[in-house]
Amino acid sequence: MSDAPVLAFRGVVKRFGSREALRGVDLEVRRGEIFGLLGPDGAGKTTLLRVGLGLLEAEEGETVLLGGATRGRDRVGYVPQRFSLYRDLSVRENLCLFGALYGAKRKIVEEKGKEILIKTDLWPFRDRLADRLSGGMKQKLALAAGLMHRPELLVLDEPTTGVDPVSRREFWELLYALHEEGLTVLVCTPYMDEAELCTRLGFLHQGALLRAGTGEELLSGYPWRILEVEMGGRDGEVLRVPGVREVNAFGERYHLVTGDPEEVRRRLEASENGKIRGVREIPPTLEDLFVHLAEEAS
Ligand SMILES: Nc1ncnc2c1ncn2[C@@H]1O[C@H](COP(=O)(O)OP(=O)(O)OP(=O)(O)O)[C@@H](O)[C@H]1O
Repeated sequence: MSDAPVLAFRGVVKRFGSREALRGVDLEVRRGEIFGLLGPDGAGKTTLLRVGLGLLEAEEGETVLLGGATRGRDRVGYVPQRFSLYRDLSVRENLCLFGALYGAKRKIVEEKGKEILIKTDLWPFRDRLADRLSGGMKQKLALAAGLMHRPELLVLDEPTTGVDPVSRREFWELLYALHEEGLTVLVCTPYMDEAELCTRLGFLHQGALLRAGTGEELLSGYPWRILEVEMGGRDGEVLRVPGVREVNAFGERYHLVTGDPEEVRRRLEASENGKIRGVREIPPTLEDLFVHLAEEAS
C-alpha cells in the first residue's frame, strides 16, 4: 500500500450556510511530494486543509488520511496560518509544551526539541520569548512545533505570508531539507514564485480545483503565447492592438496574451509608439496560466 495517497479528497463539498466554500474537490497528495495548493484569498485553501485533517466536517464526499489509519491525525504536523504559539513562553518552552501535548516523556521531548531547534537554526534563540522573535523566526518556531511528534505529513497553511523575502527563502530551504529526509509536505500559498518550488501543484479557485499536476504538465496545457513588452513608463492601454487578448502589468513590463505573437509584434512596430523599448516572446509562467484558468472558470 506504499503508493496509496497520503491524503485523498473525493467529491468534497463544504458549505458555510448557503455559501459553498468547497465545490466537489477531488485531489490526491502522494507520499514524498511537496504539494502546493495555490489560490487567491478566499479560494477555500484553509477550508480544504481543515477538512482533510478532520478538523471540519464536509457535507458531501469523503477524505482519507493516511489510508484511513486509526489515529492518522497523530502522524500529521499542522502549522496553521495564524501564529499559534505562546507568546509569553520561550522558544524552548513552546516546543516542550507541544511535545508534552503529544504525550512524550520529558527527556525525549527535550532531546527532540534540541535536535529540531538546531535543524531550524533557532538553537541560539532558545531562551528568547516567542513574542520577541521576528516574523520569519516565529514561522520557523511554528514549523518546529509541528515537527515535534515526527509526523509523516506536514501541512502548512500560508506559512510565509507577511514574512520578508530572505526569511521566506530560508523557510523553503528548510522545507526542502525536511522533504529530503522523507517528509511529505502539503503547503498552501498565494505566492506564484513558491509554486515553482513544489513538486506538484493544484489551483483552487472559488472552491473548485481547476487543475492539478507538475508545473511542466500544467504549463503544457496553456493555449496562448506571451509577448513581453518593455515600456518607458506605465501605459498598458496603447498595447491593446488587435490580436491581443489580455494585457497584464508587471511594473513597466507588460505581458500580452495572444494567439498570434508575430502579427501582434508587427502591429506594435507599425504603431511607432515611442514608449515601447523592446518586444520579445517569453514562455508562459504559472501566473499566466492561473489567470487564464480563473477567467475560463468565471
Ligand atoms: N467558519 C466560517 N464561516 C463562514 N464562512 C467561512 C468560514 N470559514 C471560511 N469561510 C468562507 O469560505 C470561503 C473560503 O475560505 P478559506 O479561508 O478556506 O479561503 P482561503 O483560500 O484559505 O483564503 P485565506 O487566505 O483568505 O484564508 C471564504 O469565502 C470564507 O469567507
